[in-house]
Amino acid sequence: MRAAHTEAQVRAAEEALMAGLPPGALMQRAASGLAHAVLALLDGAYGRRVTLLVGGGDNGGDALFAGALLARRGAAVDAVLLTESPHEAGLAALRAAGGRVRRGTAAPRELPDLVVDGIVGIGGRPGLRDDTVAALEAHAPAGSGVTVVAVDVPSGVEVDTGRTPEDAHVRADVTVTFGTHKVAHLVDPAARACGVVQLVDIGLAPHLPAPAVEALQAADVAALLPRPTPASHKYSRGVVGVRAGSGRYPGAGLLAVAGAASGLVGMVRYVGDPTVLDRVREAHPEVVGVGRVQAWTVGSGGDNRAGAALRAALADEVPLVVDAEALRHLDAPVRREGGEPVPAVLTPHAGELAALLDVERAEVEADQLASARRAAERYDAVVLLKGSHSVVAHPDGRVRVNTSSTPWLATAGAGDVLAGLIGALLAGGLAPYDAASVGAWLHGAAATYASQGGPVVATQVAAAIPEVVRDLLT
Ligand SMILES: NC(=O)C1=CN([C@@H]2O[C@H](COP(=O)(O)OP(=O)(O)OC[C@H]3O[C@@H](n4cnc5c(N)ncnc54)[C@H](OP(=O)(O)O)[C@@H]3O)[C@@H](O)[C@H]2O)[C@@H](O)CC1
Ligand SMILES: Nc1ncnc2c1ncn2[C@@H]1O[C@H](COP(=O)(O)OP(=O)(O)O)[C@@H](O)[C@H]1O
Ligand SMILES: [K+]
Repeated sequence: MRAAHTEAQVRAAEEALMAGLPPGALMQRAASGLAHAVLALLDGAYGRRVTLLVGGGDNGGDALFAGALLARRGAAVDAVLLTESPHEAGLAALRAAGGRVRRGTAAPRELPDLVVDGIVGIGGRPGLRDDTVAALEAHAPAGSGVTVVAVDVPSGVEVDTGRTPEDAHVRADVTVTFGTHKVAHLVDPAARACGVVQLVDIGLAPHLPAPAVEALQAADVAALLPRPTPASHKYSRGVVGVRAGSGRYPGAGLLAVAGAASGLVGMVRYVGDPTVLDRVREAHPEVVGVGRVQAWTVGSGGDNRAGAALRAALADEVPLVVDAEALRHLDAPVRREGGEPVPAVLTPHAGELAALLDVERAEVEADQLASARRAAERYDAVVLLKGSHSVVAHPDGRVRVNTSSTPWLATAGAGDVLAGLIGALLAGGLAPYDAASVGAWLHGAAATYASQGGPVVATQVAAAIPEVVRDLLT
């Protein structure tokens, strides 16, 4: 599991760890990890040019000590001070190692190979001052190819929410972070500003509480997957029912079935438009019609009958996935007719979540973590906000973020496949929170596998799911 913590959680853990260490020890660990990451990126130090952008806190201290180490190895290191009060010991170390120090935002005669963003870390307020933006543009102009390495977090993003409320923030190629991931490393749009995130172990782990946000890794998914035993039969493995597709969107029914029919349950039933049923049977001869199910997927590619399909699914005493058109017919909180709670996963994209919350789409896109949490609480259901780092929020406040995907997955019908897949995982016995986060992981991994760095369509994503599961289990 990849764990991400908040600023307050990190500071409390740091205090506990520091109590047993000499002063400055943690910064030395952080700086050494940072310097080694830079050495690996530059493939050495001698003859390489590195510029440090240095703010007034410990984030600047990390950059200065790392710069000292790089200068001792033979790199030409320049520090640009963006503060009146830089970390004193760090500055002295850099000077003693032969590093140069200057102020101001003037462009250098020659661009460096790499810029280290030590402007602010977890203590930073969102946004950057104008002089800082100017210094950044002078040393790493957009499109120049200068590698940007953020220390701990890209300066200017909001660390605990993943928001980027000010347009001015660093866009890093690599972020080197310490002790644990921060929320901004996982949650978009801040996560997109991090580039590749590298974690340096500074001994914080024993002092950290339960994470604020987590991201499943392959081993976690493998441990959660439903799998057959010698005693299994098709009914004991679970049966998923799909009520999706319509005369207008027959393909969505086929794709939801394709996601459900990836072999993770014993049987798939399709209930819906007769013309879609004929095409489903042609494409998936193993799919059957009306009967008992252990979970429903409802709404993908639905028409004006999606409300009736949702009510029919809710009337069954089983968990369900509510997608697309069916989301428009949901009341908050999600309940059966008698008022009983229902184990449910809602799978909106940003526009659909905006409608569920009665806000603008841009608001959801800007504040994905809080929006998903708010919807989960209001609807008393697990909410999966689809996007490049999909957010899975539990009504009790827990959140998982999915990082297995590829931008090639942004393709029509991909969401239908996901809805069917999560329905199958529910039918296989997973709790809604696990079904949603395991489903998102498998779906993203299947897209990555099918894509191999190139284009994919939703049909190929569904077809790749068994291959991904096989890789996980063997
Ligand atoms: N905790 C740990 O486990 C470890 C922490 N470590 C490191 O310490 C970092 C945290 O350091 P920190 O607490 O000194 O805060 P930091 O992020 O440098 O920022 C505060 C300074 O920035 C300023 N400032 C604020 N916003 C600004 C803005 N938008 N634009 C411009 N300036 C702004 C603010 O000054 P102010 O403006 O408030 O006067 C203040 O001077 C952490 O991220 C990691 O790198 C590692 O060494 C070891 C393990
Ligand atoms: N930039 C992106 N990177 C990775 N995955 C993405 C990106 N944009 C969208 N996705 C994924 O693609 C799928 C799109 O689903 P959705 O918007 O419902 O499309 P459709 O309704 O056409 O099926 C979701 O699983 C979403 O998480
Ligand atoms: K930084």
